[in-house]
Parts: sequence; C-alpha cells; structure tokens
Amino acid sequence: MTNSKSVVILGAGAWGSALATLAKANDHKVHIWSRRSSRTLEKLVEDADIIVSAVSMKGVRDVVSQLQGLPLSPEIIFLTATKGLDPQTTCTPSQIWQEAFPNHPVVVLSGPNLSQEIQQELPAATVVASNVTSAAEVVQLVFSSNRFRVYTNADPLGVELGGTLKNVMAIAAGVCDGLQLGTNAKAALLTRGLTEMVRIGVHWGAKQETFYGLSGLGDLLATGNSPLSRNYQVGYQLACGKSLTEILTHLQGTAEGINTTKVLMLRSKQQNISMPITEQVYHLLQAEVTPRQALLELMLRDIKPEYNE
Ligand SMILES: NC(=O)c1ccc[n+]([C@@H]2O[C@H](COP(=O)([O-])OP(=O)(O)OC[C@H]3O[C@@H](n4cnc5c(N)ncnc54)[C@H](OP(=O)(O)O)[C@@H]3O)[C@@H](O)[C@H]2O)c1
Ligand SMILES: O=P(O)(O)OC[C@H](O)CO
Repeated sequence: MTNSKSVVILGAGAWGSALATLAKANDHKVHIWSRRSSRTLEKLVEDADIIVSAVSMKGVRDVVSQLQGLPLSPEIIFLTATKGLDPQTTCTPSQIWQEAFPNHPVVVLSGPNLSQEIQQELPAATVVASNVTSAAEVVQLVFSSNRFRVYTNADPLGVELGGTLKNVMAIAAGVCDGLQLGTNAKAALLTRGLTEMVRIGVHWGAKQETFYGLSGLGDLLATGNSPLSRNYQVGYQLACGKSLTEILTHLQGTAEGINTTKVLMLRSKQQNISMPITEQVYHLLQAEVTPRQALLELMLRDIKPEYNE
C-alpha cells in the first residue's frame, strides 16, 4: 500500500495502545515502544514517518532527550497526544517537542477520546492541529476511519490546552457527582469551568473559538461525565471521603489533572488570572478543604455579571 506509513508510538499505556489499534486498522506499520521494550529506540525510529508521543507528562522530557541523541530523518513528523503541562516551565508537550526539534513539524492530537471506548470500537472524533497544515493532513489520513473521525485545526496551542485544562474540570465534575449535587450544579460547573479554560487559554495565546470545539468543550463533556475518566474518578472518590493517596494507590493509569492543577495555580497567580474552580480543586487535592467547603467557597464568591472580562 503506497500510503502506508511507518508509525512509532512511544508509550504502551492506555492511550498509546488505543492509537496503535487505530493506525494498525488502517494498515499502517506500527511499532509501540515503552521504556521496558527490548528493542532499542534507535532501531525503531530508523524508518519512521511519524513518531507519536503517548507517554504521560512526567515522561515527556525523558523521551525527548532519548530521541535527541539519535540520527532522525528530517521528514519525520512528531505527533504529541499527551495532555499535561511541564511542572518546571508550564510549557505544553508540543512546545517541548518543538523546542527540541525545531526543524520538524509537530502535530497535536486531542479530543474527547476515552481510550476504553475507542478500544471497544465505539465511534469517536478528534482533532489534529499544527502550524504545518500538510503534516496535520498526513496524520489525519493515518488515523481517520469509519469509527474515528479526525478534523484538522491550525491552532495547536488551543487544541492542546483544551485537552489539558479540562482535566482539572473533570476532577471538579467528579466531586460534583460524588456529592450528588444534581444536574443544575453540574451544568453550572462545566459552563463556568469552560469560561475559566477560555480565560487562561486566550491569555496564553490560544484562539477562543478552539475551546468551543471537540478538544475543548467536547473533551470537557466526555471526561466531566464519564467514570471512565481517571480525572473524574479522582474527584468522585475524593467526594466519597477517600484520601488522594488511597485513590492513587488503586487508580489504573495516569490522572494528569493533579499535576496540571498545580501548574495552573502557579501560572494563574503569576499572571493574575482569576481561576476560582481550579483554586478550589487545588485546595482539595492538598487536603486543605473538604469537598463541601470547596463547594461553599465557590457558591459564596462575590456576586458579579456573567461576563465582565
Ligand atoms: N487514556 C486515555 O483515554 C487518554 C486519551 C487521550 C489522551 N490521554 C493522555 O495520554 C497520556 C498517556 O495516558 P495513558 O492513559 O496512556 O496513561 P498510562 O496508561 O498511565 O500510560 C502512561 C505511559 O507513559 C509512560 N511513561 C511514563 N513515564 C515515562 C518515562 N519517564 N519514560 C518513558 N515512558 C514513560 C508509561 O510507561 P511505563 O508503562 O513504563 O510506566 C506508559 O507507557 C496522558 O497525558 C493522558 O492525559 C489519555
Ligand atoms: O482518563 P482521563 O481523565 O485521562 O481522560 C482521558 C481523555 O483525556 C479523554 O479524552
């Protein structure tokens, strides 16, 4: 098949495995690498067309530096699917990849994509975004199928931030459901959560409209309403009285929202951006407030116009 690509996926976790399934189903040559792999990264990336990073945030700098030492074809496209923020610099994963590989196209993939549903072959849609349109289109073709609809987008930062910032709101949504606060409360939380995402995201340099698409609102709805989301699970179980340590001991996989909340607090303080929901999620994760106290703090804030920014 002439359009068949060689795809190397870094990270054999839930998301790396689901992306591998999608690319394989389209007859691409797919190799998954993890730090426990017997095959060396050097050998695997030799013929790669696309290198997909599906490691969790804490692994991004490690895999970047491993690749930096290798001879790579200048044609290689980097595709990042990590939804997190660097704790030291507050950079997004694509910013880290682009800084390390300034001459390669970097594409972001993000959307409402709970991996378990994708592995069950349920239909889903996602967004691939890049400053290099042709690279986004290559990735679009590699993953598109009758059960995975892939849109391109020219705002990689907005697409990446949508998927990342909603993890904080997914924790809050889990708390809301765990406390059985009802549908009105959930709608209010997700709507005001989106306002918060837009506020900091636009200040960061992303386009406002991107947050109303699949990678923003779409992913917020998916993770904010699904027990399949690890971030939602963290919030839900906190509301049920478990400690964060206890929850993380039994959680399958990574809940990026925990680290993202800390990074966002840092950034919003540095830049004087109001993020009341994020702030309460932060205090809750630090065990400085109970879920009920966090709720009251939000409900009793000064009354104000809906839009004053
Ligand atoms: N699961 C989903 O539904 C989904 C959907 C969209 C996006 N995402 C995002 O995709 C990322 C991965 O999520 P996941 O669900 O696949 O998490 P996961 O199941 O916990 O897998 C994380 C992967 O990262 C690897 N990793 C961590 N630290 C590493 C390091 N220092 N060096 C090399 N590899 C390292 C892990 O390797 P080891 O196994 O060796 O620890 C594992 O392969 C997250 O940012 C998540 O937000 C997930
Ligand atoms: O399990 P979560 O909370 O990391 O959510 C997974 C994906 O981000 C859903 O799009």
